Amino acid sequence: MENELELDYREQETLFIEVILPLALQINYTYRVPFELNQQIEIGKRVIVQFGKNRMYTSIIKSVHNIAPENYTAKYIIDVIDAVPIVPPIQLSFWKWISKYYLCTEGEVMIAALPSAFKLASETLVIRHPNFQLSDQVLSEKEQALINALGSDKKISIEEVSELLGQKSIYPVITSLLDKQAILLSEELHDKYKPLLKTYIKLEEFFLDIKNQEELFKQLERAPKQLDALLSYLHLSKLNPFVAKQDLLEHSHAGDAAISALIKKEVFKAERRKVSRLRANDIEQFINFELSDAQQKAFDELKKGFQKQEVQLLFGVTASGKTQIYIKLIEEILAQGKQVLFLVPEIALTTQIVERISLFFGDKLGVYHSKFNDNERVEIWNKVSTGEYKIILGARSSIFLPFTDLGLIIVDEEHESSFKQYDPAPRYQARDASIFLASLYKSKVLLGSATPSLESYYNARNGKYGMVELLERYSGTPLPQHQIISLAEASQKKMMTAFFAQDLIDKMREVLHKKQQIILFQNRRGYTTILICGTCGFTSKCVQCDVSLTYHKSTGKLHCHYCGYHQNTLNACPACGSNNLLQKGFGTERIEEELELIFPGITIDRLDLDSTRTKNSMFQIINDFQHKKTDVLIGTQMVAKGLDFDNVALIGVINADTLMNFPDFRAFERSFQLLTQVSGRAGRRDEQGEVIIQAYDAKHRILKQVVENDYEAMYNEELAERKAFNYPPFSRMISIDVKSKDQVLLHNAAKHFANQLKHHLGDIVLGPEQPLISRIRSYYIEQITLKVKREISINTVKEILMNCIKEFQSEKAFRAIKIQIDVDPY
Ligand SMILES: Nc1ncnc2c1ncn2[C@@H]1O[C@H](COP(=O)(O)OP(=O)(O)OP(=O)(O)O)[C@@H](O)[C@H]1O
Ligand SMILES: [Zn+2]
Repeated sequence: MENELELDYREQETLFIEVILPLALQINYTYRVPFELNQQIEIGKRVIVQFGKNRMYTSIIKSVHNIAPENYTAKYIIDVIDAVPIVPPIQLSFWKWISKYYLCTEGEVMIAALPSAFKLASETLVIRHPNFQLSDQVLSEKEQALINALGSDKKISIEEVSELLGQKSIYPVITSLLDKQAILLSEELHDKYKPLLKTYIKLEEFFLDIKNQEELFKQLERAPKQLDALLSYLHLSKLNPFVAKQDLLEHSHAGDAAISALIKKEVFKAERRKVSRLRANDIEQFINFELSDAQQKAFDELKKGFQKQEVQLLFGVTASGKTQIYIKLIEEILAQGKQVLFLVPEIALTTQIVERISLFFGDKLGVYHSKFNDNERVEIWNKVSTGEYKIILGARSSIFLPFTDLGLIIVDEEHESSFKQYDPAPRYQARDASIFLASLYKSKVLLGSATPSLESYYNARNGKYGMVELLERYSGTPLPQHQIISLAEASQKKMMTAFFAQDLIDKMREVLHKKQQIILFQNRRGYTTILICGTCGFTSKCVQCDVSLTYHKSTGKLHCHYCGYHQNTLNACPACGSNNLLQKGFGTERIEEELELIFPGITIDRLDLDSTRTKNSMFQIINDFQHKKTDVLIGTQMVAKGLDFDNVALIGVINADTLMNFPDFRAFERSFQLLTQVSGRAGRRDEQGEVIIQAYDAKHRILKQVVENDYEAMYNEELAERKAFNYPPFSRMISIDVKSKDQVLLHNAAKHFANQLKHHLGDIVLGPEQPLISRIRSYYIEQITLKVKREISINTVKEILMNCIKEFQSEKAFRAIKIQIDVDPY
């Protein structure tokens, strides 16, 4: 530990503290502590400091010492906010590691790690909480003054508040008012996410008694609608005593008024509850389950493995029941009194897995989601830190929570690319970082997937991780059968209707006839991909990015998928005036439209970024599909992510070529993973499912490997390629984006910088090159890549890189050039 002093500082001792500010600063600053605050100083607490001319920031105490800084006079801190540290020492070490490994500042890590309420600064705006009643709470004099100053709807910055009240140290007051829910930070006002609540009806206890029920029937003889409501309730409540009011209305002729009357008479009780997708008998199955023999064997092997190695890979085919194994493991860790972090891809958080885990563990479980508002995030933070929450289920940023005693980290769907944060810094990979985090807490890591990332499998093969395989589905049903359809052949034989080969249409008809469900996968959203002029070849591009615009029928506009820019669609080519505009490529929206023409009357839903933009719509779409209100679900890769439906008989992949042709060294690995995962949504219960993949390149080896479910073959061929071209895991990559709005300046700067790097690092430096998309949000981009062989010390390379950047940025001509580093950029 850097802190060599005793905790109990003497009152007259001269203390200095090094703090982390929520800014991208290259160094940490040192402040002096006024004597009267000496006793309150502790690493991990927040203090208020002045930085720059007049700005105040909340910062975190990183270390305490007696040495004055050499080249500046330390300012005094203004106040200490916390009574106890909010960031534990282990997390501070973790921040430091992240900043070193991913080449960013500790301030940037702090910004990613802490909820906004912990990062108050002069410019933070506060507002009175709309629900706050003065009579609710006892307020101190200062608090009262602040509330008065805020009035009913004024937004005031913290700086203005402190001017108003004529005192510098306003932060403790703000913090206390936040705790009392008397004020809000104004950014929270656009309330981000609320669980969907629905009204449920339940019979009052008294009428569960048959005698009382008979009496009630008599009473209701003259109120036929109420009687109808009651009878329908009794029928519907066989599965679950809570019946959704909506269902009751749909299944009876009672109407709203009759139900209200029964509530008034205290026959029914109405309750607003979180909507559950599960039926009562499913719930039963989730709570009281036993592991199958194969699962039990995997579970035992994992436990044995953990005695030897900290990291274990659970390689279990789709629908093998990995979730059940996680649950049993979590139980054991909780029994040891330790905490568990359960990492899932962002998108999975709104789906079934949360429901299942929370059913099992109840209020020991906290869910941490970027869509939650700040109040909720603070609440979770505090409950993790007191140990009230034993399990945290969350997306990547939950690795920063203040765990007290972490025993196990589970990374579900460990191959998912959403564990990586691409922008802004810290550009970290939560799966990789969690392995370091586990070493700090001396805890275990379980990586789970049906299609492991090449790196993880490589590490398992080389003995760095342990590995346990689970090769059968829980239901015992074999994995789905695949059929590949050559689009080239089908078009030649004129066996296509719109985007569908005749075989796929026939199969769909058969499945629909049997009242089973279908998922169609197309990895592009929108209507057409691009609009191209058939006369001069013009395509319309985004004004800020080097990207073609996508036509969306729902808005009637052309959209940029990178920056959100949109414009009206074109009737004529702006370059040559021709009306001969052609549509090239196609997205989910277009497929939906064509499918409606082929199968009129069926119910179709779409699961993609566009259809799930509004609150809770994703929940609704998945819910409807699960309850068989939808026949066909069309989606982008969202449909591949861990969803568990029981009636899906057929998966159709509309066009596999776009996946495999993606210009990236991981394209084949990703295609294999995505196609296997999508396929895995079929036939998860009693009946074997079927998968039809349409592709022009129908003989592609990846398709063959998907069909044969041959991960091993994919792995061996990919690994050989990676070795031949020196890609990870045989090398480490660092990618450096050089950016400017001035294209000519950028070009010179990037060349200059690359030469400078080559001078120090030689031929591990590649580029500069134009990336696939060479302009985003008006910034031109050139890319330099470092490919560092495993034998070379990556730390030395990083050090040299940082020195080169310093040197480069000290040159006047290049001041305005932005440099962005991404370590392990995949
Ligand atoms: N031991 C068990 N008892 C009862 N039901 C089980 C058991 N194991 C698995 N199941 C059920 O089998 C289905 C598949 O399990 P689960 O969703 O955990 O698979 P998975 O391995 O996570 O698959 P994927 O990788 O495709 O997401 C689920 O509906 C689950 O409830
Ligand atoms: Zn754009």
